[in-house]
This record gives sequence, structure tokens and C-alpha cells, in this order.
Amino acid sequence: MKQSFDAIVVGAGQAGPSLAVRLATGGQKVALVERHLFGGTCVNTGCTPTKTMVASAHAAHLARRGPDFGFTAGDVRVDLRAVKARKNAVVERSRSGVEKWLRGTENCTVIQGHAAFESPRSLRVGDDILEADQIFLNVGARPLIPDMPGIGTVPYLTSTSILELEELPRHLAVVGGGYVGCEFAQMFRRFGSEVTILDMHGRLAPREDEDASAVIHEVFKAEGIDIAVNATCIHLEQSEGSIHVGIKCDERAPHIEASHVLLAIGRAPNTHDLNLAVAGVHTDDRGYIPVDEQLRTNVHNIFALGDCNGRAAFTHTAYNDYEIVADNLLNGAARSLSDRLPIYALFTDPPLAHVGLREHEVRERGIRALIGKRAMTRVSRAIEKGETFGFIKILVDEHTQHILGATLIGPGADEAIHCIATCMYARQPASLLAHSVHIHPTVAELIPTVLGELKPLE
Ligand SMILES: Cc1cc2nc3c(=O)[nH]c(=O)nc-3n(C[C@H](O)[C@H](O)[C@H](O)COP(=O)(O)OP(=O)(O)OC[C@H]3O[C@@H](n4cnc5c(N)ncnc54)[C@H](O)[C@@H]3O)c2cc1C
Ligand SMILES: NC(=O)c1ccc[n+]([C@@H]2O[C@H](COP(=O)([O-])OP(=O)(O)OC[C@H]3O[C@@H](n4cnc5c(N)ncnc54)[C@H](O)[C@@H]3O)[C@@H](O)[C@H]2O)c1
Repeated sequence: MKQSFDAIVVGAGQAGPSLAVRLATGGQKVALVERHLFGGTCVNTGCTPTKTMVASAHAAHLARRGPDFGFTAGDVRVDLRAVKARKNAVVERSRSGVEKWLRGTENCTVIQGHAAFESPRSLRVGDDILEADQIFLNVGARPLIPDMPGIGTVPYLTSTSILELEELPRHLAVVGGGYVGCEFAQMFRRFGSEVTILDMHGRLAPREDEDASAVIHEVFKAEGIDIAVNATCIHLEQSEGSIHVGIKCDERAPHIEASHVLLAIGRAPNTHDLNLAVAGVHTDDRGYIPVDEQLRTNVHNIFALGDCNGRAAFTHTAYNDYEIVADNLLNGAARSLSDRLPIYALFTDPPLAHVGLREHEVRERGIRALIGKRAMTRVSRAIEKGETFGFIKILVDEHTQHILGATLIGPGADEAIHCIATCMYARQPASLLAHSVHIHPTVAELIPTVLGELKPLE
């Protein structure tokens, strides 16, 4: 059957639902197509389940640290089935909320199935052809499976399937020390598994500054996580009762025996099965859809939002893509992608939060800068909480006096970063923040102090 709409949104992830509802409430006839779970990765297999499980892991960790705080909780054991049930309840509530919201929106037709292009203005979903003048792709990404020796011969976990485990792995080998790898490694160690994390780079979280990676390394080591960096030639082999993970690296024994292997080496965009060629939409060599500042693809009536456009892969960036598109199309705004500051958190404990440029990027760009840094061992709130790993680091442009970027690792870093981001968005000099009064005792109260102690970046 052929159906005509003003707009078609493909994917009910982090940009699609808000966009579909905004267009529909603005009077447009909208189709939203989703082939799997409402809420996409973030709600079902990404942020929501992992942060719910990180909370369980944190509680278990604190209980084990009881003697540090003056109590004993006895032998702390984690029931992964109960952790999973708690996670599922949170996820299901969020997923059904998205679905109900979409189905309850006037002018919005929800269609379940896989969409693929038939032409630049039409998509096929099963036997139906949907036509519209504007098409918005919010198709997300999936775990990347590396072509490493032995990959087809052993069972492996991804960030999706690991969420379904009900028994604790005896020994979890985590391949990849980025966001997914670090968050799951610490979580499963705190649940009680033996954990080895392997990365081909020389350090964990290799995109961060070296001092940030060093803190994560220190925290993981203190919790008994085995770390194998420079693991350039990982290969897998089934051996009796375990998976033999071969590692070619100079610094340690050449293999480990794991019970489970988690692959966490990155993600690939879901653009391979959209039949983009018939619509004339270009992709880059990794499958991402290049977009302009307003999120338009090379085909004027087709937009790409969220992970599939390769312009960051976070829920807040996907949502911001929606805001840019909706404000420009419906409110006559002139918002663009470059208005957005890079900002994110790695939800290890303590969390790492970052905004703007990193120190190594400031150095590479040859910007004359000032730097302020304070260890969490010199932050009252961190000392009081008994969580003194990490630091506050802020870089300021020597000429404009504007903040270039900041990295915080420590308790509450994922919240405290926002006052720095707000100062940057307001395009105000660092002195605005340096002279502001923050609440005592908080981690954020040291941000003005750090800005009062700036020194030239050597
Ligand atoms: C383990 C993990 C933890 C994460 N934690 C965080 C975090 O703490 N904070 C953060 O900001 N980000 C986090 N992320 C990243 C975040 O989940 C993604 O950046 C975000 O979900 C991207 O949203 P999206 O809308 O682009 O795509 P998605 O949420 O992936 O949604 C895409 C949707 O499109 C549907 N779809 C795809 N192709 C088609 C088709 N052809 N037809 C119909 N439907 C289709 C899919 O089924 C899916 O529902 C995490 C990711 C992972 C994997
Ligand atoms: N807290 C968050 O916001 C959060 C959490 C999870 C995921 N995410 C999103 O999901 C994306 C994917 O996360 P990810 O951790 O899978 O990817 P990533 O790119 O962050 O990290 C991948 C890691 O794997 C390593 N690696 C790559 N190939 C390898 C190989 N063959 N052998 C050994 N190591 C190898 C890399 O050096 C890197 O450290 C992130 O970029 C992020 O946008 C965000």
C-alpha cells in the first residue's frame, strides 16, 4: 500500500521521537518507522541499562568499603539475576514511555518494520511504500565485530548481549579500553568477576589526555582489574572450559584464559541496509552519512541525525541534532552543529567529564594557554567522601581569557563540568567563573580556586 506523509522519521532513538512529535504537533502528517525497540540504543542497550547496572556495582563497592567508613556489611555477593531484573524494570519503563508518547501523538503514525529507500522521496517498509517530501534518518549504530583471528570459533559478548547474562563470568576479558570497555570492566569487577581489559593502544581511554588515562589505570589497578595495553595482536581460541585470549605485547604474559570475552572496540553505523544508493545519499568509508551544519545530507530533503552522521555518538548530541533541525525548520532559527561544544562523561567511578579542548589538543594547535590543575586529594568534599582519585584541570586562552576546555575526574565530575560548559556557552571570560561563589563543600567550589591559580602552559 502507498501512503503519503509530510515527513518520515526512520528510527525511534534519541532524535527521532522528539522530532516526530514536534513536527506532528506543528500540524505535519508524520510517519515514524522503528524496526526494533522504542528508545533505541540509549534506552534499551546503552545509557539506561549500563548506568542502572553501574549504580548496582557502585553500591556493592561501597558496601565492601564499609570498614573505611566505620561499618561492616559482611561478605558482599552480587546476584546478577537481581541486578538484571532491576535494570530491566528501569529500561521497560523508559521504553514503554517512548512508545506510548509516540502512539498518543495526533498526526503521528507509528509503523513497525525495517525501512529502506525506494527513491529519494520514498521508503519501503514490508509491503508498504511511504512517501514524503522530507525524510529524517535516525538509525543509530551497532557494536563493531573485529576481524580478529579466531573470532568465528568462540562465543563472544557485545555491549548488548552482556546485559542478558544471569551468571557472573568467572573471568571476563574485555577487548577495548574505551567507553564501553572501561564501564563494563569496572562494573563486572565490582560484581565479583575477575577482569582483564585489553587495548591495542598504550593506555586506557587513549583519546583522553595522558594524566586522565593514568587516573583510570590507577583506579582499575586498585580494584584488581588486570590491564594489558599495547595488545596489538589479540587472537581467540576455544580451549577446554575457557577461551584462550592470545595477546602479543611486550609487557606481560602472552595469553590469558577467560570464561567470557566482551568485544568493545567501537561501533558501526546502521546505514548498510538502508539502500542509500537509490536515494543518492553518500556515506564515508566507514559508513557514516556526512551532513552539513544543519544536518542535511548531500540530498537536500534527507537529513541524518544522531550516531549515523558520525558527528559524535552520544545521546545528548543526538538530541541536540533534533533541536537544531526542529528549530531551523519550524522556528526559522539559524542553529548549527558548530554551536555545540564537545562534552561527555565516561561513567567509571569516579566519572571522567570533559568539555571543549583537551590539553594535548591545545598543545597540538599551538594555542598560548594558561592551565590550572588541582588533585582531588586537595578537594575537601572528595576527602570527606573518601574518594580522592582524580583532578580538576582547566585550560584558558591566554589572549582572550576564555576557557578552552576542562577535564574533571572525581566524585560529581559529571555534574560539576556543566558550570564550566555554561561559562563557555555564554562566551564569558574565565574571571566570571573565578569570581562566582559556589556552595561549600562541593567539588565544584574548587573550580573558581583552580581558575585563580592559572599558570602558563609550558
Ligand atoms: C553500552 C553503551 C552505553 C552508552 N552509554 C552512554 C551514556 O552514558 N551517555 C551517552 O550520552 N551515550 C551513551 N551511549 C551512546 C548512546 O546510546 C548513543 O549515542 C545514542 O543512543 C544514539 O542515538 P541515535 O538516536 O543516534 O541511535 P539509536 O539510539 O541507536 O536509535 C536508532 C534506532 O533506529 C532503528 N533503526 C535502525 N535502522 C532502521 C531501519 N532501517 N528501519 C527502521 N528502524 C531502524 C533502531 O532499531 C534504533 O531503535 C552508550 C552506548 C552504548 C552502546
Ligand atoms: N559514557 C558514554 O557516554 C558512553 C558509554 C558507552 C559508549 N558510548 C559511545 O559508544 C561509542 C563506542 O564505544 P566503544 O567503547 O565501543 O568504542 P571506543 O572507540 O570508545 O573505544 C574502543 C577502544 O577499543 C580499542 N580497540 C579498537 N580496536 C581494537 C583491537 N582490534 N584490539 C584491541 N583494542 C582495540 C581502541 O584503542 C579503543 O580504546 C563511543 O564512542 C561513545 O560515543 C558512550
